[in-house]
Amino acid sequence: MLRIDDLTIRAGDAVLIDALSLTVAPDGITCLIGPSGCGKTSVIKWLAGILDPALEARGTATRDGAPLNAPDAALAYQPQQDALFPWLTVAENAGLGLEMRGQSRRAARARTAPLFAPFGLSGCEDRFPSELSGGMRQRAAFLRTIVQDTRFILLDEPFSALDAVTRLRMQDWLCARLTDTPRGVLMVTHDLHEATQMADRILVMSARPGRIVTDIPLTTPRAARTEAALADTRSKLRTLLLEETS
Ligand SMILES: Nc1ncnc2c1ncn2[C@@H]1O[C@H](COP(=O)(O)OP(=O)(O)OP(=O)(O)O)[C@@H](O)[C@H]1O
Repeated sequence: MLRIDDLTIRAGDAVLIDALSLTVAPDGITCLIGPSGCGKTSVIKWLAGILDPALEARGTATRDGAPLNAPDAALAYQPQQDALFPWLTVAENAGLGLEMRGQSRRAARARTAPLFAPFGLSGCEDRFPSELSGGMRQRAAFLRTIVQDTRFILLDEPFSALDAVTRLRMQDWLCARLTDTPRGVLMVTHDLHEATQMADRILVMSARPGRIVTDIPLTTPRAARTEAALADTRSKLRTLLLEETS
């Protein structure tokens, strides 16, 4: 279990996050949604240990009951968009997270190579990111994140740059990968449809200063999440978000 208690983030006199507490289960998707600017990215960056040092953050984070000192080796962070380095090949990009964790380039290559086929990237190893479609780049970024074998993954709007069809495919694809290999995922999204299709739990943040105002478990199996089955939850979320932005 990943846990944040009483996180407050300030920018000078302005309070961005106000005594926010949340938990992330070790084997499911927890979605964090909220009005634009409420601080979703700041929470996830703080957990990842990359919050702008100009911001003042106070609060505690624990993993399995022990203090979490970010950057924590059990957490992988994937920023908004795919964030691949354009001057590296797809294989070099895919292995970068492992190299940053101390593995040699050769070991990283050996570890990532078998994953190109299941990630739909066979034959792309020596191409550059600019030669791939948006969906392929996103899969390469997921490969780089997931191959690090961390127990927890922090995803900041991972599908926001994709077109609607690729986005739906990638959502299904990621859920399937997480069913194969369960991880604890904290995912920021703006998209109610995405949150209700993918999440095991949705945490709704208030407008700035951000804190958690609602915690909604989604118990319907993903395969049974039809429009009708999700209508009430979506309507409740829409109302909450409209209230927060009014
Ligand atoms: N380095 C910074 N200095 C000052 N204010 C900042 C800084 N970084 C973020 N902010 C402010 O903190 C607030 C929260 O920003 P953050 O990006 O975390 O929100 P968000 O909910 O992820 O936004 P969005 O949904 O639009 O991506 C915003 O009002 C933003 O302007």
